[in-house]
Order: sequence, then C-alpha cells, then structure tokens
Amino acid sequence: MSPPVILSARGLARHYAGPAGLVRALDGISLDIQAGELVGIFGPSGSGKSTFLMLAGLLETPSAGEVWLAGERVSQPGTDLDRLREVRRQKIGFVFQKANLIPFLTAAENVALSLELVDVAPAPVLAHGCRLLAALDLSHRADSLPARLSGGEQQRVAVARALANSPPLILADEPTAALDSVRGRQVMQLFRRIAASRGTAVAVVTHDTRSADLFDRRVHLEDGRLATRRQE
Ligand SMILES: Nc1ncnc2c1ncn2[C@@H]1O[C@H](COP(=O)(O)OP(=O)(O)OP(=O)(O)O)[C@@H](O)[C@H]1O
Repeated sequence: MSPPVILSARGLARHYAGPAGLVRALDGISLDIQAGELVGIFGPSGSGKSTFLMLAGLLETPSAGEVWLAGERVSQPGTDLDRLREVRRQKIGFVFQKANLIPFLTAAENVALSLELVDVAPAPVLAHGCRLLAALDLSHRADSLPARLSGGEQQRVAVARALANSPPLILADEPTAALDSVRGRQVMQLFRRIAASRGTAVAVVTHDTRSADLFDRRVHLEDGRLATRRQE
C-alpha cells in the first residue's frame, strides 16, 4: 500500500491584477506529495515557486483550485484566512532562507517557543526542544545563543523549530540559499532524514541543484505551470 498523500494541490491558480494586465503567477498546478516524500521544486525566477508555497502553506487562498491536507480539503477560493491560520499551525512547519532565530533565546528556547505560543507549559516544552535538537545532532548547541552558531547550525535549529509540533508537512523556501555547499547539503540531508524517519512530507523550493540527488522527486515550474519534460 502506498503512503498516504499529505499535500494535494488540485488545479491551483493565483492571478494578480498588474499594470499590464492579469499576472498568472500560478496557472493550474496539480501536485500530490506523500508521507515520507522529499520533493524539490525547481524553476526560473518568476515561475511561481513562492506563490505555490504561499498557497500550499495556507498563507493565501487560491484564485482557483483547492488545497487538501491529509485527506481534508482546507483551502479554496474565499476560504476564511483565520481558519487557515489554525490549520497551518497544527499541520505545517516552515523553513525560510534565513533562520530568523530570536537572538536573546538559546537554541533550545527558540525551538520551545513555538510550542509555548500554543499554551504548553514551559518546562516540558524546553525538554522537548532539547530532545529535538539531539535528534538533529545539535544537543551540544542547545544552550548556545544564535550568534554563537554557524549559519548551517542556525538553519538546522530552524528546522528543529519547524518540527516542534510534529507537523505532517514541512515547506521550505530556499533553505540553503545563504549557505555554502557543504552546509547546504547538510541541511538538505536533514530534510531527507526527517522525511524517511518521521514520515513527514517535505517540499523544498530551491535553485540549488547541488543536492538534487537527495530528492525523491523533482518538479519544475515554468510560467506558473508544471513543466512536463524538463527536469533539473
Ligand atoms: N503580490 C503580487 N502581485 C503581483 N504579481 C505578483 C505578486 N506575487 C507574485 N507575482 C508575480 O507572479 C509571478 C511568480 O512569482 P513568484 O514569486 O511565485 O516566482 P518565483 O518562482 O518564486 O520567483 P523567485 O525564484 O525569483 O523567487 C512573478 O511574475 C511575480 O512578479
């Protein structure tokens, strides 16, 4: 039996009114990502990658189409953004180009903070943060402030933070763009490991072809559509 589909984008479109007419940032994308699958989303600048993540991540609603998460339709044109916020908090972890850690909190506290915000008591949450960091080979950094960490370590803490409430889906937007090739690959390997060991569905938008071998699947966007033949 194949693993369950976690993210299902069905005919997703997002149009904007621009000065020169309608901009079809996304023009009807259908894509399923299964539990445990690491998918790379490639494409030239302006092809719609970030727009896809905004819609799949429930930060915006589509002009047309639907987003399903773990078998439930959660977003379509006109869906209430407040409701999406709640679903997003429970089901999706985000990793961005910059780690954006809070500078006066330790690595473990940064991870814990996202759970404290959802009203879990501080002590168990901190222990959970430490466990997560240990699972990502960062226990020796748990008490360090972000300024003491390398860029790669900061990004791995950001990945731990995204995992804090065990979301079934991780969405990452250019997570290795600010890292050198060695550290970039370590972060990508971390996603690989998380998908395999936790069954998390992971979608990574990237221009970085150096770690392309780590993906289960690579898709390529062009002009807001999935390109059928060309792959990185
Ligand atoms: N809020 C907006 N209003 C108008 N046009 C937009 C808006 N957001 C995106 N676009 C346009 O939609 C298209 C797709 O943009 P998007 O940012 O998704 O591309 P991208 O593939 O992520 O690019 P990059 O690799 O440069 O980040 C572009 O032509 C962009 O200018």
